[in-house]
Amino acid sequence: MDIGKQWRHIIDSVQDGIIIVDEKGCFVAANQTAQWITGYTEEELKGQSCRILNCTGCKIIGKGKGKNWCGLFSQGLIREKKCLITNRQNRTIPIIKSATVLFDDKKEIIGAVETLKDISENINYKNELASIKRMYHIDDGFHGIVGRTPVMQSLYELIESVASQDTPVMILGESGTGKEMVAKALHETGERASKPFVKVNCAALSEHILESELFGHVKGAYTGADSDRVGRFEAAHKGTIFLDEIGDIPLSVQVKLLRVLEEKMIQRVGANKSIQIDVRIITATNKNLEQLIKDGLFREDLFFRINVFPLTCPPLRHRKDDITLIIQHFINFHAEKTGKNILGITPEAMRLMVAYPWPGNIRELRNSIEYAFVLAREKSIGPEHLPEKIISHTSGETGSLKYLASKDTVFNDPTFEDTIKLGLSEKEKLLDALRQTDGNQSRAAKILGVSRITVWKRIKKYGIQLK
Ligand SMILES: Nc1ncnc2c1ncn2[C@@H]1O[C@H](COP(=O)(O)OP(=O)(O)OP(=O)(O)O)[C@@H](O)[C@H]1O
Repeated sequence: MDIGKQWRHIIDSVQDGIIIVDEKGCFVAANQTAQWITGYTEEELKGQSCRILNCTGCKIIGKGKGKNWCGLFSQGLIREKKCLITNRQNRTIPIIKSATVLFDDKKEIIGAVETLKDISENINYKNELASIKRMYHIDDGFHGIVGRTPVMQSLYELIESVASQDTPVMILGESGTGKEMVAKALHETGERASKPFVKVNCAALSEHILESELFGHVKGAYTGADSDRVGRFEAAHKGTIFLDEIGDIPLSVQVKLLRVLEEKMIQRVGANKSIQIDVRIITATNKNLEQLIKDGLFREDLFFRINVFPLTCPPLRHRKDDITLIIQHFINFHAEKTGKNILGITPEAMRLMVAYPWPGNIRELRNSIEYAFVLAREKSIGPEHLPEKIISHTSGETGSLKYLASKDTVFNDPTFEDTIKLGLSEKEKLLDALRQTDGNQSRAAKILGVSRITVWKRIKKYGIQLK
């Protein structure tokens, strides 16, 4: 066989895309798979600059040839780099790229060979897997959001439904309920996942700074503007902009924002040229915007423009059944971060945590676990390691201890069971359950997740006298 004549068939049969460019970055050849991935035929590609693929992994210098053309030519090699290209149909394709520079006999650069692996299937697979895991309760998080209560399940479903559309979403909820996490989940689940996610905290910036932060400015637009600056809208092009604390933007900026949303064009401060932008807008607030509209502080037309699809993050006190899961999540997180061998929390500390109303929501809970990690020396977090406000909230309140006993779901949670196991011996657990149920063996069995017969046997085994 004359292998020399077979090379074309060989490279066309390879499952990865193969592209050859010359020393000026112009296409010379593309195998069958590369043509599928890019959407261009080899004839269309030949002679064209590789810029048309808009590859995010390329550092194009664009001045001449070889090292002056592209970073690859000075690097010599790129190994399995995750990047994005834009195909002929203007779709963004995630790929893994490797590239090697080609030299002639005199060691002069004559071009490069690149291999492209389309990984969009893997990304879809990842999303599907996450969805299946959630369906079967295998996973404890949705894009890092922990919670399994029905109210959270419906929130995940709504996120999934609206993520793939460009509908403006407004996320409502108290501080610390996870609004930013929801915004990120929306971005990550949608089509723009591979493009930028840009957050702007509207409350943290003064009127002028906010305007130039959002829309950018040109040199000389005002004192101190000594160079052109790209605004966050431009930075988020093709991706998502997340405007946090939207209720805090001044009326003057609201007018401009409304125009941008309607015209999909921005104008840098001080410029007379408009720039087209394509961004998805997500907003969040913990304020009552309807009240702000009544008070003349928020424009009604802007409200209707951004509040097309509202999503609400429930406060933690409305989903107490998630507390055990979230506590365990942060214990795992801090154990890994600090290297401390803390594995759980004692039932008494857990009761205090469940009884506390969490005005600062999950952020406050996360901080309390971090606080406990500083003090705890043993395997479990006890009441003595918790912040004073959590202990003093429940002191004298016997009812709060009963709360947990009345919530079967908490006890059915395997995480909570593990926590109890870590903190107490079998006898102590039994005594604890009997105390909570005033000696009722059936209810104690339910709390412990065992049969009534087992409770009865353990009472005998430990010689417990029931009054
Ligand atoms: N469901 C959740 N699962 C895990 N962690 C969470 C969850 N919700 C919030 N958190 C944690 O709480 C912190 C605060 O969340 P986030 O910033 O998303 O809240 P927010 O509602 O945007 O708050 P704010 O209104 O104050 O900006 C996060 O850093 C994260 O650690």
